[in-house]
Amino acid sequence: MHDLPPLARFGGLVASDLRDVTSDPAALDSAGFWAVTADFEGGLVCARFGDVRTEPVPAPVPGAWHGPSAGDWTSSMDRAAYTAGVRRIREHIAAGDVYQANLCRVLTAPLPDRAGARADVDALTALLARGNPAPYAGTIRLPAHGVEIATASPELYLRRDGRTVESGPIKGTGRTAGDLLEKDHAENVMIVDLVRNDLGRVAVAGSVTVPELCVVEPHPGLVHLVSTVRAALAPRAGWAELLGATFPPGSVTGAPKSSALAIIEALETAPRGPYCGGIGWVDADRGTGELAVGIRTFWIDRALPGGPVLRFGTGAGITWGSDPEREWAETELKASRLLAVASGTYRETGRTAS
Ligand SMILES: C=C(O[C@@H]1C=C(C(=O)O)C=C[C@H]1O)C(=O)O
Repeated sequence: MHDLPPLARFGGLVASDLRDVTSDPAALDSAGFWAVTADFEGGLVCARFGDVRTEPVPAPVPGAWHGPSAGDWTSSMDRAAYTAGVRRIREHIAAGDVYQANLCRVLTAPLPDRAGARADVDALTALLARGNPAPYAGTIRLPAHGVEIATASPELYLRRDGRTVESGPIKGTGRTAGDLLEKDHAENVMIVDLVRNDLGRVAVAGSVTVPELCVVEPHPGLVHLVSTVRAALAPRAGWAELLGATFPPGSVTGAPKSSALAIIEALETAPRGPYCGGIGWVDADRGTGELAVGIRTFWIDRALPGGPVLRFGTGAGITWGSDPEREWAETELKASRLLAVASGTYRETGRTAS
């Protein structure tokens, strides 16, 4: 609903009282508390809020969120198109163009009549907080700026504390730890190398370290391999340089990044938007900030003549060792529980009702 007040929520923080909105990343090194969303395609919205409080995510209000029906989701690529894309990426790998590329699809469903006009991503965040808790969960609600996002991201893109910067690339997904193959470790290490290189471009020489490599982390309904890359930011570098050196995040592009981006552009049929971008907050007064990789993320698009839609992206890292059907199944696994929460068919029993 367009008259819902601007709001941002990140874990236990809630921000209100919108002051400024800018697309200039240098603002993040000025003053104040900023909510930040960077589209995969490069659009940046930084919103400064005057009031920031610690407040747990409120309990869902029954009836506050009317999601799409479970059967109404359509995918930008169906199974045949997706598996063909995986085969095409393997050809690129054989040709030496790339050694990993992340292939993604965007799911879309109309928001129900009337309820769509009133849809509030913060009400969805309340459901996600119960149905799919995530370390980088958040809401950014700025309808007048075309930003209505609810994320349940498990993945750290950038954390900054003064001059220390960290990234937490995820690569390797299974239902259980027993599903993880050697291939998942290889995938993770490729991306860790890429992130080391990206951070190295704006880091004090020799300061880039990997304190954790391929740690198995449980998340709702699945496990991931997670690594940590840490660096000391060079004295000349701020948020603008950091984003310039590292965006889009390596885990959702591939390696080498420039070749992976060209392949993604050729194969994917829908813009990723906030999905696979960066979503989070920056406290410019304290020199701190935390941006998630915008995966496991819903957003409302009101720009279509047919009425508002809810979108959600899902994808997987493709390497030479990829089996097309397995990669499709991985994208289904990443989406199923979250779609059930958004459609109201997820029950606390851990099962979906349909
Ligand atoms: C693209 C997604 O996930 C990315 C791909 C992963 C993988 O291939 O294992 C894991 C986490 C993300 O970096 C997604 O969740 O949509």
